[in-house]
Amino acid sequence: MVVQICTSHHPNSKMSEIGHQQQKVEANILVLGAENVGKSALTVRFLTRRFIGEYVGTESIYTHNVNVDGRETLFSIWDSVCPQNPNLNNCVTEEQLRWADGFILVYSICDRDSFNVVRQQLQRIHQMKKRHCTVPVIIVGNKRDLQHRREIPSEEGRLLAISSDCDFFETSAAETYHGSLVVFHQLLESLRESRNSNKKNTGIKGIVRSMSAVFGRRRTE
Ligand SMILES: Nc1nc2c(ncn2[C@@H]2O[C@H](COP(=O)(O)OP(=O)(O)OP(=O)(O)O)[C@@H](O)[C@H]2O)c(=O)[nH]1
Repeated sequence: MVVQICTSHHPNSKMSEIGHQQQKVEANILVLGAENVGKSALTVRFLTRRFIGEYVGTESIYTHNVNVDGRETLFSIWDSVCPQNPNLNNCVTEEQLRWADGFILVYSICDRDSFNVVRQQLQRIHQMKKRHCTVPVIIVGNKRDLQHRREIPSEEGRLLAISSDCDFFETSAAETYHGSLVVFHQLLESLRESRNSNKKNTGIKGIVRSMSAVFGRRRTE
């Protein structure tokens, strides 16, 4: 396993050929969310299987080579830092949006404000990403071990995810490794699906498909 902090951002990643048969999968994943929700804890859990109680609150990009379902996969994970007063214009930067192939939006189940930050970040992602591209997003309610301090019912998180066409998980980075593993692997799976469907929708076939969608719809109006 390679875990390393990069000093520069990766260029836009996609898929690269290794040999004739297998493709190496590359995934740029941006971890977003308010301060103190466990973004670093979740990321470091996935990378090292460990929970380290305190993290330096700096922005980092980690690279992680791992075999997933028999395919070599290079994760680049950008553990972001939320601005002090997040608003729709600064909660996700254009650089981040350009860089990322997929997003993990983390809130703490004990912090209503952090849930509102996730809403804003979600809105910003949907606003900025091109409409014809499907971008995988996972919403994560972290700190599930702190049930007695819960402010966001699971249903509310799930509802936000359903209404935004995202996946949803609740985790406790403090308690288990498995939760973080499932989150990152699910995002990878969604990324593969969205790349396949984006590929199908480009080129001449995509144009024909879009035109028939438009004209088909008109005929029924
Ligand atoms: N009880 C509990 N505490 C957690 C969990 N995840 C993280 N923490 C704690 O929450 C605090 C913040 O965790 P971080 O991972 O630094 O959160 P962050 O979102 O990266 O914070 P910033 O770097 O400030 O943006 C730390 O004290 C962690 O030990 C969890 O699942 N349960």
